[in-house]
Amino acid sequence: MSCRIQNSIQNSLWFLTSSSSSSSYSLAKNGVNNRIRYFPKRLSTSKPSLYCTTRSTTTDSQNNLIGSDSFVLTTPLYYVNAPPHMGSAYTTIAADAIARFQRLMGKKVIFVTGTDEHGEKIANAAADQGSNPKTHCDTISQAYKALWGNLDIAYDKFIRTTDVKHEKIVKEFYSRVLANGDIYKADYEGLYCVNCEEYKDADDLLENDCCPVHLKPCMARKEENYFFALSKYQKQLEDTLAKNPDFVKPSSRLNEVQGWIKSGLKDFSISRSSMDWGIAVPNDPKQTIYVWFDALLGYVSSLLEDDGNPSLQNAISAGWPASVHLIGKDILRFHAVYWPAMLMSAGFSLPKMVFGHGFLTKDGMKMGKSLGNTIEPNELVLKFGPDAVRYFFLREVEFGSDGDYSEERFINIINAHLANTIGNLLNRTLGLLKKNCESILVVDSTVAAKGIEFKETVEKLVKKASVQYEKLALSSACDAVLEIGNAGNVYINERAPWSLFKEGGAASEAAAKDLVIVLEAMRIIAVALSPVTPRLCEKIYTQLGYTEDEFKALTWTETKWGGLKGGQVMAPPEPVFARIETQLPTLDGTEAPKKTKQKKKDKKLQSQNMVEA
Ligand SMILES: Nc1ncnc2c1ncn2[C@@H]1O[C@H](COP(=O)(O)OP(=O)(O)OP(=O)(O)O)[C@@H](O)[C@H]1O
Repeated sequence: MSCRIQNSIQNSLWFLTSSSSSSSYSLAKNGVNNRIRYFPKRLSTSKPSLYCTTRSTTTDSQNNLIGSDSFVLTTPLYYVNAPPHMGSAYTTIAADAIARFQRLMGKKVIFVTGTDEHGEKIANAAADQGSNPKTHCDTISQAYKALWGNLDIAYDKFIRTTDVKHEKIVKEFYSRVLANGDIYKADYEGLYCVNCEEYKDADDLLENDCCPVHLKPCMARKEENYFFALSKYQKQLEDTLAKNPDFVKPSSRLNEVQGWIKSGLKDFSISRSSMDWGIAVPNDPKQTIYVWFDALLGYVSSLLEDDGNPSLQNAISAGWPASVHLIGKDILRFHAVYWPAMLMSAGFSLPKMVFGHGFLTKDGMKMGKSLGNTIEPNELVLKFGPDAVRYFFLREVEFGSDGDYSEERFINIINAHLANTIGNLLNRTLGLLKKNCESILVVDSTVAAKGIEFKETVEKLVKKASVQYEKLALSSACDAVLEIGNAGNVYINERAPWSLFKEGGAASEAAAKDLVIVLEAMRIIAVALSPVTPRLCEKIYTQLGYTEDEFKALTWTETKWGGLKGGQVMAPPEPVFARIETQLPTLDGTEAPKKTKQKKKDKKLQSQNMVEA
């Protein structure tokens, strides 16, 4: 298994020059071998007076410090135990599409991503690589940034939990929770999964105390730790979820969270005495802060300006609370139970929504770094381009459910939707316009579409797309936009402008209007699909005679019918999306073209284009 991870690291870092030096940190060994059930035993309590300066947090008294035109969206801060894989990319692509949509809606978006760099799992990963944790974190964190570049991820903030400003925020937050009387010292005994960085309930484990996610045995541990009084917030959490069911989405995940809370919340350990790769507990340097208590605060520290004073109040004022935490369902408990309770204790507002999406799976198992059963996203981008990767995963995996990857399906979907339905429609329409109208629109698109039903269809579909984007139903949003392309193909095939042009006179004038109508629909597709496939949409837009700057300045209002004007000159037609040609190796080792159903469909399209020409 470790060999597989090692390979995966090497594969994923082929584009980086990694520098590693030998380890200079220590990891205290734990000699507890017996199977022991979890129980925190209170040794001492500290109850200093509450000094919170903000209002206490309930759903009714949300201390919203930012205006309604703001939208703060976060991905998980990814563990740097290994380079990113398609699962990490999935959440980030989804977040990027949502952020781009909200920007189009005129929101002031802060899109936060980053890396979680402390804890035993990272220290172990660095040691396995013969590296020290800092060097290891620098290398892997850079691999995340490089992948986000390759996937056209336009984040606003990238936080690393080893950043100095983050450490300051964590310590201040810890002191605030301590001052509220919610931290105490106690003995801890339990079974620990290093890969989850979590003590596990023995009842939740597989045979031989194996973690059900990582399939590795948990280790028995006994430590004196600091605890967070989670149980104190049971009622407040129950009330918050009851009053605000949108706090956890989709609703199946809300049920799960309500079930956990109902079964009784136990205080949890928020420090480690056996691990020095972490942030020291204020006033007790022998202990480091538990990696989850530390990492969740990255959502707050990321909001700080680079040159400002790194105080909690400054971070909160810069954008808290988050509008949406986008996460995989594996880390739901941390985000929907621990994190809100921590915020309640510190007196800060809760995020408005935690959305827990499903897993990309391989052979039914969650694809993950620890299991090493991952797909390499850089390779997919290299082979198929960022738009294809973004579109496939957002369109194919219903947001919230699990989904499997198959290359054949990938190629079929991308060729059918992006190359044929959208790319080919644009290309053939511009070809006809060039041949018959010297690439100039004869009339405004509003005039051309008077009394035409197709215009209403487009308007309905674009409205549907915006509703689906708002609901984070990204697959349905893609479908709505694709439907515009399908309707456009039906319209042009029924109208057959290539024949009308041959008739001349009024028929020819009608044909020229038909082209304006279809191109206006293409313009609307370019705006509406731009959150998902930004490069393709920019190409479409520039083919329609606009500049790159005009594309960058677009807002969702430009999905309104009527953008294209008479006299506007279109660029010469050029394919905006190349079909993926698949090659299968033959027995003699040469490559042979693969025949798919899609290929036959494409042949049909080609002959259609010949008729039009
Ligand atoms: N298979 C997956 N499908 C969808 N999202 C995933 C998948 N794997 C990771 N993610 C995303 O990454 C987050 C977890 O980040 P983490 O860095 O722990 O990755 P991981 O690969 O799951 O690590 P590990 O295998 O070591 O547990 C998830 O909550 C989710 O946002």
